Amino acid sequence: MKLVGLVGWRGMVGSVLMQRMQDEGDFAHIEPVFFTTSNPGGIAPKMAKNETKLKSATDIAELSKCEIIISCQGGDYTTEVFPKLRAAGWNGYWIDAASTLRMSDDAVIVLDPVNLNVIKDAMVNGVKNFIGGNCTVSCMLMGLGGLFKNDLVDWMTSMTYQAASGGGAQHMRELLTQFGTINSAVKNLLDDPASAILEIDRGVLATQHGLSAEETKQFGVPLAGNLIPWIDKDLGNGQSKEEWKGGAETNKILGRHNGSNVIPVDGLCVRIGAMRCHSQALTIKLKKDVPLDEINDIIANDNQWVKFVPNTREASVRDLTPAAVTGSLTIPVGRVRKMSMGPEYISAFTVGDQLLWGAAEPLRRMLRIVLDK
Ligand SMILES: NC(=O)C1=CN([C@@H]2O[C@H](COP(=O)(O)OP(=O)(O)OC[C@H]3O[C@@H](n4cnc5c(N)ncnc54)[C@H](OP(=O)(O)O)[C@@H]3O)[C@@H](O)[C@H]2O)C=CC1
Ligand SMILES: N[C@@H](CC(=O)OP(=O)(O)O)C(=O)O
Repeated sequence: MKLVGLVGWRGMVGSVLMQRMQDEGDFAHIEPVFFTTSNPGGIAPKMAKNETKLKSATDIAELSKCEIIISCQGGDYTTEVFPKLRAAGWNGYWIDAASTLRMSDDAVIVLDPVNLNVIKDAMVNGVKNFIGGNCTVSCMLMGLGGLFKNDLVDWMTSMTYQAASGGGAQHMRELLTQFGTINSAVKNLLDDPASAILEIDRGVLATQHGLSAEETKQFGVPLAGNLIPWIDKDLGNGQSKEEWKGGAETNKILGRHNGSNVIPVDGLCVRIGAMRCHSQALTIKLKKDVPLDEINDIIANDNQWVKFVPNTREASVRDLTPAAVTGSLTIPVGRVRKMSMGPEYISAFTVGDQLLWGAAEPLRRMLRIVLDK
């Protein structure tokens, strides 16, 4: 059995990955070795077999014994350890959730229901670095992949509604703390059916403006009852790094990043007060006028996880929400209709659990692809 090193297994993404690996019986096919940056010598989790102690995640010699390493530890860890491992002559498979290596020429962004051909070609050509994509991009392509595979997309805009979890566990906690503080501030008024709504509203606003530095440490401003129209770094050209990833990573996943066949994908990325599902409203300019029924079929039949949601009020409010999707691998796509700009313009709305298809699941599936090769 192949020795598989697991780094970052107890973090938020890592925990979701461990759960999925257990659910799918992946541990039956590997000899896991658990690494840590904080607790070498500690007890490994129950999935450990022969190696029951945690090893240091910076011990290059120990890491080098593994044929495959999966890291959910973060970009700083990858930046520090990955070059040392390769410099030491390690030639194993590196499977990583962090964005650090995504755009490297010797790395493939993995999303096998969309780009298995790109992954397989790369493996034949000796590529050993397989990196999970940006969560927003992966969730979008899981939903709309069919239109890209049929070469129907001329360009696309993606307007996102991204959950707190995209920032990490502390961001999710901060959102809930803010909701609690705001609720407490107006609870007496809320409990009184005769109170004036505008008085409650004033109380909410005053509380949002008065949140302490501790209560806004992660997001910098209130997110509860609010939104934040900027995610990740400022690239200095008006675009955020999250928005740049939409175009760059989509094309790289599709194997289109090298030439004139790049599909323009751009939009505005917005943080909202959802917990762990990213949603996005898409405007797609098709290369030709395709009947709506055909478009619906192409989307619905692309992969087993897409759930086509009829464009009705009832189905949309029931199935196309973060609360409906959280914890599931299903990617609903709905609100598909022709727009008033012309017959080639369609709208769509999709939701995805950003810790599953957005982070852990593509890594888990890449492990199985390497094991099955
Ligand atoms: N958050 C997200 O939505 C997404 C994240 N990613 C990427 O995945 C990587 C990891 O992200 P994420 O899982 O959010 O990071 P976390 O902060 O949850 O975990 C990272 C590491 O922090 C250490 N740690 C310290 N204190 C704790 C604690 N109380 N509980 C658990 N772990 C703790 C652990 O390392 P140790 O055991 O060594 O101490 C853990 O492996 C990042 O590169 C990120 O870019 C990718 C897609 C989405
Ligand atoms: N940037 C994403 C989360 C994330 O981790 O993205 P990436 O894997 O591209 O760094 C968000 O904030 O929602």
